[in-house]
Amino acid sequence: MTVPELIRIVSRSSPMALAQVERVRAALTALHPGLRTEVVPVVTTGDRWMGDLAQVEGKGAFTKEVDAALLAGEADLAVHCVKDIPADRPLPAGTTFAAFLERDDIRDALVHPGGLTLDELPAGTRIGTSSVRRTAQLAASHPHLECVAMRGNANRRLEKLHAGEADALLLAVSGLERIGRPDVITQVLSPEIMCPPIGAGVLALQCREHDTEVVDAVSGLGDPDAHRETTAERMLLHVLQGHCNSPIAGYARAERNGDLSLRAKVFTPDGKTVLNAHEWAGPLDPATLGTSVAVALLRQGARDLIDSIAH
Ligand SMILES: NCc1[nH]cc(CCC(=O)O)c1CC(=O)O
Repeated sequence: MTVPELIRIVSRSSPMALAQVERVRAALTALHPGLRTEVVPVVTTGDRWMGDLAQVEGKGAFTKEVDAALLAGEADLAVHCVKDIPADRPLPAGTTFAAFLERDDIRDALVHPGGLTLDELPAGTRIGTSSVRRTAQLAASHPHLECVAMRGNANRRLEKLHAGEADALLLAVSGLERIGRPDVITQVLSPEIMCPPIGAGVLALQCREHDTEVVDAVSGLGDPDAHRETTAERMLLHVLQGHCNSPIAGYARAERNGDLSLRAKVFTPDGKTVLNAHEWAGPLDPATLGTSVAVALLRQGARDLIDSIAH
């Protein structure tokens, strides 16, 4: 294998995204000691726009400009949160996933400056989140709490919380760890209470398809379990034709005995209807498991729930 001299890494420029890039740079340098890396930060539509994502062509709002830089040859490697990569359409033509990194915590966390847990929050507490997935599940489990729209990267949301725009936040544990703020977590929510999004906690390394030098150089960072779990989850989302504003949650888990399970839920925005499916792969490959669970949800009426949300 010929290792390139330099790999230019493109990413969003939020603190979380830059921390992710530093992790990839460190891992690449450990794997190939002579290799140099450079960071190419870009600002995406999703970073600029603070309104409803559905209004700015929500699909790919956090990935479009990053993928464009990769395809234009301004960078050789893109680092994405899998959670932010659309699954209802193929990856941009000419690009491919070279690796999925070992998975971080998939759970969401409550951030409440007063230190209360979700069950202790008084009626009317304002939870800052614009996520349909979080809003629907909270409406089902804690209907006395109020969700208020809040967007922006995790650091910005913490600032908005302290400025009084909300009383508490729901954020991904992995994201808070990446920005070095796990200290603000008051409660980690189990997946039963707050089912995570597809691709939670997984970073994807994306390359130009024919750039075999770079693909080969970075593929050694891939984690087999993250690959199987992500493949099952993204196929589920693909078959459901879920979009960035979909009330869909789910996660696959590679068990120690080698079997793979996939659980997924589809909600109405008010959380009053919850479709639920859980299957084991057994002899099925991860993508077929994803298809099977998606079909189980479609049989329960998932199409209407997903299509009723503007996108
Ligand atoms: N939508 C922003 C985003 N994209 C990925 C993560 C978390 C990290 C991950 O799951 O990889 C976050 C922040 C959040 O939801 O709190």
